[in-house]
Amino acid sequence: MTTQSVNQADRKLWLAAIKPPMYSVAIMPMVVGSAIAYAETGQFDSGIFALFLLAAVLILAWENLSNDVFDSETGIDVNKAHSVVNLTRNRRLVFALANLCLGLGIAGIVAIALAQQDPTVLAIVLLCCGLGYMYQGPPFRLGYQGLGEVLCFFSFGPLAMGAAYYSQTQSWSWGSQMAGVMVGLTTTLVLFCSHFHQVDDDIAAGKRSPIVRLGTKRGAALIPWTCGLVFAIAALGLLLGLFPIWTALVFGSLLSAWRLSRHVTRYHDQPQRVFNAKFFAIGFHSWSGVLLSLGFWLSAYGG
Ligand SMILES: C/C(=C\COP(=O)(O)OP(=O)(O)O)CCC[C@H](C)CCC[C@H](C)CCCC(C)C
Ligand SMILES: O=C(O)C1=CC(=O)c2ccccc2C1=O
Repeated sequence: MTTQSVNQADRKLWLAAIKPPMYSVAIMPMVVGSAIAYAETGQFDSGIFALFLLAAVLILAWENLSNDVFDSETGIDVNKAHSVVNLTRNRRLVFALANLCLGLGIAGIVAIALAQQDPTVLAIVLLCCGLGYMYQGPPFRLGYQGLGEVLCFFSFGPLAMGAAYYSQTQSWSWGSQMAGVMVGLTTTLVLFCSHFHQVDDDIAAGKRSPIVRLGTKRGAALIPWTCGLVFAIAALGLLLGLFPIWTALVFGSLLSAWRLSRHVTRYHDQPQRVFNAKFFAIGFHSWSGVLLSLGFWLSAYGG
């Protein structure tokens, strides 16, 4: 191998370890929640929005770095070349970096709480961090029991969306909670799809992921139904008048839902082909989130 191709391989591994596309799961509740706040109340504070966005990204960086640290203790990541711990061979450094990200992220949320003289957003974000810790940290490691999807749904769905909406309005709304259920489901699909290619390593490490429990075929069959549920909630929101008509734009993400369902249905039992299923799920998550936000923003201008 030439030095150039070694550098390229290293770059690829580092990109896979840092997982830039994954950060859309932290950004989306902020974008959708703030768009709904603006559409429903006309309020939008760009400073709070930017600070919350940065804090959410830092908190997700903590979650991912500490995931590599905790997984290095159970042995589940022995074959994962793109684990940051395996790449650096320095678990303490990665753990310190993770905690620095968490500290900075929480500091951002404390700044929001102080500016608003209201601890509500801080309390919700701390709860999300607690759920994030329980997913992977000792003694809980609830992800190993197949409970990660439940934690993921609440953290990135109703809780994160509630916090984002509240940070802009200091109030709650049914519309934002309904959208929170949609974003929670699409984010949970990302986590669910990340397990298909890891069944052997998960079984060896004693991790009973939903795919280990259900099998890849039954797991794959759930995906179109979950996508369908997301669109059914959108239709209900429109029917109930909680979502303005422009939010029908979200049906433009049907194509990405279809591509995700087709990919996993075809390749569920072929690890070397299904390994990228979570990026198909990120596609659906991003398209549905962006189109839903656009619908809310447009409704604020177009009525
Ligand atoms: C780290 C996560 C998944 C990776 O899991 P796994 O170990 O299977 O992956 P590898 O194969 O790559 O090792 C995500 C876990 C999500 C968790 C259940 C909930 C996290 C909550 C966040 C910390 C909260 C963010 C709040 C913010 C948006 C306000
Ligand atoms: O690395 C992963 O597989 C994931 C990382 C991550 O931060 C995340 C967040 C929310 C849902 C799923 C996932 C992952 O799958």
